[in-house]
Amino acid sequence: MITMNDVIREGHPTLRAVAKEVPIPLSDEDVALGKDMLQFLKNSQDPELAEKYKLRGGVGLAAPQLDVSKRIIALEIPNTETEGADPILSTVMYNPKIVSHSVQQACLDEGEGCLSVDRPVPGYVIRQARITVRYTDINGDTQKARFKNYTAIVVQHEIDHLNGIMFYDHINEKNPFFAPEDVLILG
Ligand SMILES: O=CN(O)CCNC(=O)c1cccc(Cl)c1Cl
Ligand code: NI
Repeated sequence: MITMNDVIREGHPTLRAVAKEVPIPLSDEDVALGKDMLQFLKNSQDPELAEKYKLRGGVGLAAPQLDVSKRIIALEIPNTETEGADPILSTVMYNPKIVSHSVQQACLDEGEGCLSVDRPVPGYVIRQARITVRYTDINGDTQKARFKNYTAIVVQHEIDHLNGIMFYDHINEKNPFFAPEDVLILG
């Protein structure tokens, strides 16, 4: 199973590398890695397992964070509205590509965190409010999906990892909580 020991931290060069596309059809190894990444996220959101294995909670994970420079991301976004409800998004994306996005931008009012960053970095991380992503799913099928608000932000955080971009690269240095007036600030 993946644990925090497998997660590389800022300063490791792989976090700043551009990851390579994975061959399609997917190799057994890449399918297995995707499944392990998704399981890590589920484990990290389970209070007992997170405590037992000292896992930091995450809603997304990118293969470069495991020192695997491949274009693979996993997303496990829970539905916090209703206890025990199905997750909003639970998927593995191979070779994800943002094919279009809104002009409208958005950010999370509480900012973002990263398993590869062992320190809080406060500030608004300005991203696209809505995105359309094309990717290959774990069954090898090509998907095209639209995401908005929180989910869109998480997907962008993960795709950034595939391009060597860290969330704090988007924070305004002079005024971390600066947001142009038409930016959606999501609570
Ligand atoms: O790359 C993935 N991680 O570093 C996992 C830990 N961070 C999060 O779950 C997280 C937390 C807040 C906002 C966003 Cl957008 C994300 Cl992604
Ligand atoms: Ni991250």
